[in-house]
Formats: sequence, C-alpha cells, structure tokens
Amino acid sequence: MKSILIKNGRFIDPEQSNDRHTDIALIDGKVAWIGSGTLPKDDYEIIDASGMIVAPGFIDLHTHLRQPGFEDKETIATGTMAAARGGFTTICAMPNTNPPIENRSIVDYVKCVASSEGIVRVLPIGCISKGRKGEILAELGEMGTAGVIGFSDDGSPVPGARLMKQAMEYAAGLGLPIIDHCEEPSLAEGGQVNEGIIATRLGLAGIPNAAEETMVARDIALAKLTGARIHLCHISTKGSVDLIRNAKADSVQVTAEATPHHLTLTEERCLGYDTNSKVNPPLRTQTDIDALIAGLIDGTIEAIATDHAPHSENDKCCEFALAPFGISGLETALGSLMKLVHNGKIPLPLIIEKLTAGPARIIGDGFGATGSLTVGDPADVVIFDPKAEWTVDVSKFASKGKNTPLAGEKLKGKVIATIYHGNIVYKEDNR
Ligand SMILES: NC(=O)N[C@@H](CC(=O)O)C(=O)O
Repeated sequence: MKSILIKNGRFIDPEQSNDRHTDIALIDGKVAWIGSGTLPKDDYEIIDASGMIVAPGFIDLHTHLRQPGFEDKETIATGTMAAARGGFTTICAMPNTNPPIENRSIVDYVKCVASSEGIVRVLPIGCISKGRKGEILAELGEMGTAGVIGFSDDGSPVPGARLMKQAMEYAAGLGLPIIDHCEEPSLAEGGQVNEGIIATRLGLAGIPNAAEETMVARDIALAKLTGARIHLCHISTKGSVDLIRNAKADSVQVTAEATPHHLTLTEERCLGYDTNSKVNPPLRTQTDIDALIAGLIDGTIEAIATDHAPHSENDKCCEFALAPFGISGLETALGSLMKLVHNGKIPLPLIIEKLTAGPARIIGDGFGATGSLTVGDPADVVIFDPKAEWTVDVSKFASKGKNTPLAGEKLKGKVIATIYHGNIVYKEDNR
C-alpha cells in the first residue's frame, strides 16, 4: 500500500472541531500525521487538494445493498462502488434482503462477501422479526454476537407494540439500538405519495404525516418504558421532529436521521408521475423540510442517511401505483446536500458532522467507523470540490439503481477522491 500525502486542502473534522488548511499523511492504512511537527519520511503519492475539502469518509447509516436475493437491483460490489463514488467509507446494510439478515449465518455471509467483494466498510443490520413479518423475534442475541450494529425491519414497520417492546428489551440488554422504520400500516396502506393537495391532483392515495408520527410517538413511549436506545429512520415530517425534540428533553434515548431527498425535494416532484420520485416515506412539503433543517441545526436529528434504495429499470418502468418505493441516493447525496450549504440554509461543517461524527456516535465504538481523523485513526477520507458543477448522468452511476428523480439535474459539489483504509477506492477521472 502506497503512503498518501494530501496537500493544501481545507481540513474539516467536526468531531475534533477542526476547520483549517493543512496537509495530512496516510501510512499503512492509518492517519500518520496532520500538519504539525516533522512529516514522516516516505515515498508518498501526493494528492493536491487545493480548493478542496478534506474530511473523514462519510458514514451512511441506511443503505439497501440487496444482496442476497435481489442482485438484479444491487450487489455488495456495486453498492460499495456507488458508496465510494459518493464519498462514503462506511455503509450500514439494511436487512430487507432475501433471505433477510435474520440469523448469524446471513450476517456472516454479508460480512464475508463484503470483505472479498466490497471496497468500503459494510456494517450489517439484523432484522427485528423473523422474515420481517412482525410476528416473532429474530435471533437478536446471536446476531449481536456476529457483529450487527442494531436491529431493524426497515421497509416494514413492527406493527405490534408488544413485539416491539420485547425487541427493545432484548436490544437494550445487548447494548444495541432498534433502528426504527416508523409507519403505522393501517394509515399508510395503499398510499403512494404524501397525503394532501398533490395526491388529490394526481388521483393517488395519500400517506398522511400521522402514519409516521403515530409510530414515532408509540416507539418513543416504548423506549421510555424499556430504557432502550432507538434510532428513527428517514424522519420526514415536522410533527416527528417535534416529538423527537420533546423526547430528548425528557431524556429518552432517541436519535434520528433525515435523508438528502427529504431535505431537498418536495411532493411537487411527483406531479409528472415520475416513479423515481416515489419513495417511502413520501416526499413531503416545504414546511416539513424547514422543520427537518431546524432539527439538524439544533441537534434533534444527529445524522443524514441516504436510504439508498436501488431498483432495476424494469421495476420502476410501470404505472406509479405499481412501482416500488425507493431512490438510489449514494452518488447524489453530497451534491444534493451542498444545495443547502450554497443557499445558506446549513453551514458546511454541520453537513459534514451529520455525515461523519453524528452517525459514528450512533454506531458506537468497536466497529471501526470513527467518523473522525486523528493520528492513529483508520485512513478513511473523502476529498471533495464544494464548487464543482456536474450533471447527474445515471449511465455513469456505479449503482445498478438508476432510479433518481435528479437525473439530468445540475448539482454543485462533487466527490474527487475517496480513501478507505489508506487505499484510494475512488478517484475522479483526470485527477
Ligand atoms: N425507502 C424506500 O422507499 N424503499 C426501501 C424500503 C422502504 O423503506 O420502504 C427499499 O428497500 O426499497
């Protein structure tokens, strides 16, 4: 492995409150030197990061890798390549695969394929219930021993409060979080887009805010009762942000994530019946976006996670009501989020924190994702140009999922290189 010297970049590491121009040396897969004292002598590959941001590699708490079972949509190989192109060095793999990640052997399978075919760190998440059916608990204890970072039936809620309570009790005993897809099924059933005037104009059934908020409220109550740690996935409504803020004030152990699409796109995106705008939870309103942004700023929401949900072109090429939910998000995350920086809504260091230190704290120690760059840390680094403009060309995606409503859109902010454990796993052409 060749040592790397990153020169002249603006180094932003929110965990260390670092924001300064400095050089960084990476040796043997670790951060070896940051700017002060004598640079260790070595035969470095030099990366000139003038005008660029140098930050800890991004961490995605919510990625659908689809393997095993849905390799036509994505594989661990293609999903980790997409992650690298998006600046992510750690991704957490959701268990709605086939078979689902519901016991030790499937956790081992994902880890094994990730170590041989993946190019960034993959941390599996185990199911809460067997078959994600919400009926009986999955093998939480053995999956905990096998190294999952938490438990989730993501893609489906856990409808029964009693089972969720039991899951929380077990997860708390294992010191792991419940990673919660909050959706009240009887309210969401049949819904295609956000409930409101746009759904009416489209003639599609709506999914009300309350479908999410009812479950957020229930699971906050259960977390308070059990003392468990819960992490709420893809929060999309103002009401959810308010509930989480109040729960934190009440010392409930709750954390939350928002996605780049829920932070930047409104329900109007669905007006052309573009199935690539169909996502669960649905794109909401500007009021919700403003509340999510306020939640990021005041710490109610700790992380930005992509909910990368790749689907094949065949799956999405159909009537809106028949299309699966999901947006392919790893490769457009940074460019989308930079809109919020360029229009003054969120400062750049805060966006970086929500992609690094924020998710790292939720994962916790012992999984290798530090979300920070101090000497001795794994050399997981992203280098990006905050001003580079580019057009989203899905034919260039590494992901098999070309399903993004941003196809053809101009974004400003581009990953130039991603380094995982001291290896360059992505570098833009001609750099
Ligand atoms: N977020 C999505 O729109 N889709 C997810 C699952 C889900 O949460 O519905 C997927 O796995 O495709």
